[in-house]
Amino acid sequence: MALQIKGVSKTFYKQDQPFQALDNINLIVKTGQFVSLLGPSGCGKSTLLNIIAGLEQATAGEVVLDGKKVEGPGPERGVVFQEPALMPWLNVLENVMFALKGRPKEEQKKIALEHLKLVHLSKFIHSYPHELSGGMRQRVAIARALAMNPQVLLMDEPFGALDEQTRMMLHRELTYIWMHTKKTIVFVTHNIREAVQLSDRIVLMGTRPGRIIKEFEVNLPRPRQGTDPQVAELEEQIMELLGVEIEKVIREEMGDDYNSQKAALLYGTHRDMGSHI
Ligand SMILES: Nc1ncnc2c1ncn2[C@@H]1O[C@H](COP(=O)(O)OP(=O)(O)OP(=O)(O)O)[C@@H](O)[C@H]1O
Repeated sequence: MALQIKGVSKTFYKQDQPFQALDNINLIVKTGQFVSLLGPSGCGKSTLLNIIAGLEQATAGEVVLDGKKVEGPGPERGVVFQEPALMPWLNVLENVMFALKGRPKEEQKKIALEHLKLVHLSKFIHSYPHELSGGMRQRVAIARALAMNPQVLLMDEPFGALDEQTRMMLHRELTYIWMHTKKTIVFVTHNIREAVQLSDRIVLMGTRPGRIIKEFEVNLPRPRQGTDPQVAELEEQIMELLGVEIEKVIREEMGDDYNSQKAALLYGTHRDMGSHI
């Protein structure tokens, strides 16, 4: 069984004008697979993730999980966003227990403690969100999503707001969690390195309209190092393919000021396509 995205399209209306954010997306994510949706700003990654989460409705097509059509949000699909959205008046343990409301208190506590151990936060269960670093807060959000035992974990740029060191540490942590829990993960990112470090499979998306350009299987051993020539080669391949899409976005945003030499200086040397370009 699997997560199936069948012919999904999405049209938004901007100032009464139709705008096609997604065009006929077809994708099958196998159970236990780690799949990244990678692409430049505005290619519809978040829209697709929200449709899978049931937070947004497709204009055409459908999402089917283990044979059941997605009609709205559900506990079998846990979501982690860029902002962890913890409740500031609850401590770490209570934040995770809150997600399990309705079950006996002892059971809530047992499950919450198990998952906080998984994200290595056992020592901080009595801390409040403001006492934690950004990376720790995001680990609480991951523990909270996993505590509900979803079949699929949907992650929308969960490490996008964190510094590079913390992000790298959380890559290792997420790889460990994924290997340990064997969850299916759909992970949105615009960072090529992040996608290559984490995924079994990378789905490259392009803009205008949002669509799948190409897929890559990543059969490299974990943990992956940026210095590994195979990792670097794959990053390079992806960068080349996406160059055209990135130029398209820059050209649209800069209009007549666009100059490809200047753009190469500004955007050509790193692997993060930035949320703001
Ligand atoms: N509710 C909405 N109403 C109108 N347009 C929308 C809405 N949500 C998204 N869009 C548009 O759809 C397009 C895709 O947006 P989306 O946020 O899915 O892209 P993305 O690839 O996740 O980008 P980013 O990396 O910048 O978050 C954008 O042009 C966006 O402006």
